[in-house]
Amino acid sequence: MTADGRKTAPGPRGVPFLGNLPEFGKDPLAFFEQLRGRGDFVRWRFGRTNSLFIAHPETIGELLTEVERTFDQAELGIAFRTLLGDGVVVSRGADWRRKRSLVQPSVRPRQVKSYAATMAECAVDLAERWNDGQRVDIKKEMAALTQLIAVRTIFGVDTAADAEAIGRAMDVAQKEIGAEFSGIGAMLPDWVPTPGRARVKRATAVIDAEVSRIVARHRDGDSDRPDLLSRLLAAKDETGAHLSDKEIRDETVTLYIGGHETTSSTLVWAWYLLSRNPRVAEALGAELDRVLGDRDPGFDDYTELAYTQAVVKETLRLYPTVWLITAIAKEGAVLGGAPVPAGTRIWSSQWATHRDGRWFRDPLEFRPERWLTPGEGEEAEEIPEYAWYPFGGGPRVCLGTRFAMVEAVLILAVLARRFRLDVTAEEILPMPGLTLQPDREVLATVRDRPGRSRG
Ligand code: HEM
Repeated sequence: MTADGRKTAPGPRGVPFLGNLPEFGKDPLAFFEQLRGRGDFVRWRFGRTNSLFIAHPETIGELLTEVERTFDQAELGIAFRTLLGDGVVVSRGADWRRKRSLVQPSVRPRQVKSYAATMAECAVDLAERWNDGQRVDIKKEMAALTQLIAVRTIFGVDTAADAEAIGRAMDVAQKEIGAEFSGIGAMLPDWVPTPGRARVKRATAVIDAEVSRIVARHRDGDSDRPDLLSRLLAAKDETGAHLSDKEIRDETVTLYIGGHETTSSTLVWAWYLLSRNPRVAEALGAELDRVLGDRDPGFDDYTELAYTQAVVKETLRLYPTVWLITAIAKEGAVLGGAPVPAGTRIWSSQWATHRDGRWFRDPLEFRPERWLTPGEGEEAEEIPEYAWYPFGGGPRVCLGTRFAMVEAVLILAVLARRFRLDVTAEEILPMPGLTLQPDREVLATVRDRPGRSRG
């Protein structure tokens, strides 16, 4: 117990030098669940770093709203920084504020509306290629679909060759970043050359060349194109200055990396959960039939698709693709009414808090209804603020929240209106890397929904 009454529980006993790192490294999700079982504030050691795990929504809210003031975001690894340059995710302080305010207008709801048509079109193209009885690898299909949408909405490229060149290089870089994030690479000093870091450098060089070609084409041509890059080219800071070519490159790559795998993994988990919960799949189909009838959805249907939105929210609760947020305490940091020594690393995990029975009734059940206004005679589930925070919160809340929600809802609406996907595997486990990914390919059989074989 601290002087101010905050109860801090001791974590599991660690080993010399490494602290609790071996248990954390072996299974971080189970480790955080174990810490949550010990209390809302738990001390542990990440190597030599004194760490504090927090599990209570109120404290998570305090942390998120204080980032950029009494807490600093933890530094991202070298592979990340090589690829993202000085983009908004990597920067801090005044530099971060400037960048965030320059990028934000390009992902406002009004702009997302203009990307929605591309999202739906790409999903319809995929639907046209699927047939009853076909076997598909959902992980591959969703990754290819969200990649195409990202390349088109961010860079505005229409040719398959351009989309493929960028996509391939991004895939290589993203894989290495994920490997470094979850592996021993995270512990190595920046100057240590590893084969993975060399691969990131090579992929980054390809991306740089592609992006600079695309930027030059945009500068020469029509400035009124409906893509994110055009909006960034038009953006001005408070002094009237435009973003430099290097800044444009860093922000477009950041938006791509921030948005691609997070959204595609969310969709894979949604299909997996729908396949295991036929009652929910049926309720989803019923909403799509009622709202859309025989047509494909557009942006204007988003608000009406309340159950589809709830399916996405509930998927993000059980499988939060960003599963960990960590920050470092600065002088004057306070959590739960008690001071936190400067340098302490704070850890919170969406995985642990989203599955806490104190905030969610039957926490392991996939029940989208918990997000809807209850019907007659049903009791509303009171979900505290920050008990669900898949997009973070506070000043650094995800810039792509609206983009991601609209994209996931439209893709599900296009595909689930026509098909059911029967996932073959009994149980698929989450693998925590940069995002929470299924631990293997997710094979499924496509089944036409009765009476809905073609749109
Ligand atoms: C389901 C999909 C997504 C999830 C779960 C997600 C989650 C998050 C989270 C948790 C953060 C805050 C991280 C922190 O505080 O440490 C974040 C930041 C960010 N996200 Fe997303 N995101 C998603 C989709 C997107 C999309 C589609 C875009 C771009 C179009 C995007 C762009 C960003 C950017 C630029 C930031 C950094 C904001 C800043 O540092 O000020 N995200 N995201």
